[in-house]
Amino acid sequence: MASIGSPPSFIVGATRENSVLSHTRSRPKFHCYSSKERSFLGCGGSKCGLLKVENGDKSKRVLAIGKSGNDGGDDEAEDRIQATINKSKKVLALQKELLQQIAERKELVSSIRKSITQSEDELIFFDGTDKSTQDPVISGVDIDEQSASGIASSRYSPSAEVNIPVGVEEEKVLERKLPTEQVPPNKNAQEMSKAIDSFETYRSEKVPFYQFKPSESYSVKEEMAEEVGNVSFGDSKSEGNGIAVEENIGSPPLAGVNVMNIILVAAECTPWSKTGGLGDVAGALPKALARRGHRVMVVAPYYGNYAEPEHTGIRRRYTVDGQNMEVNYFQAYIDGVDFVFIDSPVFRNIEHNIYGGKREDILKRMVLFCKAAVEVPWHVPCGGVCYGDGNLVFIANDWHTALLPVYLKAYYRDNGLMSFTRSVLVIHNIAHQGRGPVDDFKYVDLPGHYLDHFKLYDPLGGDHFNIFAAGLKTADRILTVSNAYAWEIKTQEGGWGLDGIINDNHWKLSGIVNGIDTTEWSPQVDVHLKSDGYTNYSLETLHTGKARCKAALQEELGLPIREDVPLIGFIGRLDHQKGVDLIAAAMPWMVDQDIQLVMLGTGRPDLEDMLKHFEGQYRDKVRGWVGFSVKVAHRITAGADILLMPSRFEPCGLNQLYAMNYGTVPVVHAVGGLRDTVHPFDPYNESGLGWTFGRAEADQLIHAMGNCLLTYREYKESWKGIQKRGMMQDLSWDSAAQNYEEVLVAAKYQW
Ligand SMILES: Nc1ncnc2c1ncn2[C@@H]1O[C@H](COP(=O)(O)OP(=O)(O)O[C@H]2O[C@H](CO)[C@@H](O)[C@H](O)[C@H]2O)[C@@H](O)[C@H]1O
Repeated sequence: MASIGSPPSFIVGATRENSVLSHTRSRPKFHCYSSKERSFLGCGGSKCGLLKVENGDKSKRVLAIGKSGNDGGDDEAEDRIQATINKSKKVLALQKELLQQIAERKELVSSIRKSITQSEDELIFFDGTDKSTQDPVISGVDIDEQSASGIASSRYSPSAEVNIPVGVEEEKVLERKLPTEQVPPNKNAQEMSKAIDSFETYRSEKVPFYQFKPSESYSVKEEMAEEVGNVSFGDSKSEGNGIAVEENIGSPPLAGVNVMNIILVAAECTPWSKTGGLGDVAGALPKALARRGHRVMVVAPYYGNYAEPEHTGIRRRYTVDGQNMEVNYFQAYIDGVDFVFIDSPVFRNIEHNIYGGKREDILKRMVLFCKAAVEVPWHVPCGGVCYGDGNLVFIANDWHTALLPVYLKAYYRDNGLMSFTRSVLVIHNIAHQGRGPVDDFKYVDLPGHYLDHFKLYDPLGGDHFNIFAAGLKTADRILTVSNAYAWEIKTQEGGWGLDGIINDNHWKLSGIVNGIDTTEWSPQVDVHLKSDGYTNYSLETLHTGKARCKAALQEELGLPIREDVPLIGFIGRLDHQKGVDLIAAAMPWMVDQDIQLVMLGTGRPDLEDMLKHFEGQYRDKVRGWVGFSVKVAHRITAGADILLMPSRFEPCGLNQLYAMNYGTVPVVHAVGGLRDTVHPFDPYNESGLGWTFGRAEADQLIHAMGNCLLTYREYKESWKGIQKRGMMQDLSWDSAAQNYEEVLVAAKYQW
């Protein structure tokens, strides 16, 4: 529309720099608003006097009420002016409200920051050590070179260098209760503040400490946009549509006031070490917890020469079975998480045999690992600042780290130390317990009365030594990886001898289904699908993408390349738990069908031989890949149509979750986490995610497989529906992390 020649006699406008009611500063050019803009602003005809004023190349919007082209006379003009003034007032009110919200949010963020910094501060000042000479955070000095003595009251010294006299903790507690001003000035205050500054820089350089949550942050602005149209606010940097985006304002952490320091301790952690699902959980759950705003660390053994972690300069010595052993600490900060690795010759080069060796040697490794891990929050600075022992929760995993809750109690909390630290023990598999003769107690270096925690009567072997038992008793909370498994371990059948202890401690037990790391295990981004004929795919490209992956897998395995043949996969440890023998029992029926079967696994030598044997016997249909290959596991998950999991028991199971995320349909024994996550297909309602069978028996497996194959062949639309429902689930760690947080909070407030 042509611009109107004469300038308006009166301008009411909102500019970014000045107030809503203003005059433009320089001579503007004018445009009429388009009809869309006019209707948005609440005026109708083409002759209304609303003008858009352009000033240079920066478009500034004003509401110009002019006489030009006005046929309606003065009254109408008055009305318009009044309406515009009213609208402007509304804009002002909204703007004020928004600014107030921004100020409140800023205040909240800074108060949380302050409280965290303060608690870090307290932890470091009050942890009982003389930081001027000892704190590696400040001095960066090798602790080995510093004076040390054991815990005064106990001969059970976790490390050779701990120097925390009993009684200091009590002082700490008192001091913590003082208002900040009354805290006695510390001679290290300046250095401390430097350390905290460097910590802040470290955080902000890598990942914003408080994650931005668009949905919350935008909602107010979107509301405003609807209300007022093209008006800019405050000191926004945004020009675009005129709606300000306050760049400096992040949302408060998702965890809100529950933000805490969390240290997950595990014997394996992907991508550095993995023998099974525990490694996956240790690699992914901490990142999800960090996304919620917690400060999170993972502690794992240093099995090899890893690329990312760097030596922290910290060394310590621990006594294990009378032997003085030195450990070195390595650290890397990745995706918001501090990964700390404990290096010792006993861990070196055993990543393929983490749980291997003589019973006593495995036990001693775990003793060393737990002794060193429980002290990490004091000794290992991450971003310049140690985690400290206040507002801290450890997450220990399985029997390998079940000594950690015991050490936390026996060495520290029983002595009035680490009073604000809690531990949660996660059961990934209760069948492995760290059993041995009662005499093994001598290796764990604990006061005599602790023996009772370890001693368990077994109908087969009588009294024995059981590490898991002691961990379950001493942890503040017990978690397991699905609800069904939480129930099963209370039974004689599922508790593997620990059901009595679990029942005694049922009040502290809960179940949370694992999530999956969607940056690793999604067909859209999977790095193992980028070559050799494989391809990434999504829900939209499922049909073509999965077909390509299937063909690539058939080619890689040397199977006939056929799109119509159902390709069945199995991935897992070859042992009693995973029900491989059920597949063996069903094999004659299977090979009678027009199917292809690929099995990937390592484990019991007899079952490995069995895999090879089947491959040799049915070369046109069966492949038995004996070995541990993450790449092949991903490719089977993508290329197979069906994933078979006949596990006798399965605490959670990750492969069925991965499978569903890739549009691969699971057929599972309805037990533990498999029962929680694979809802059976219901053809009448077209609902469900796969097939389940009730008992771990070959004929039940055959029955379920039969129905599955029938649907695959005859009911293509139902099949696609199952695939889609599987892929559309939110299987990420985010909601599981929220549930973990609730358990951690419960532990924190338990006395
Ligand atoms: N040969 C091979 N090559 C490559 N990759 C292989 C492999 N064999 C197994 N894997 C991988 O290892 C992981 C195994 O996951 P599972 O959940 O089956 O674990 P697992 O029984 O070890 O763990 C326990 O802990 C987890 C985590 O809590 C629980 O889900 C589970 O029920 C419980 O038994 C998967 O990522 C799988 O792909």
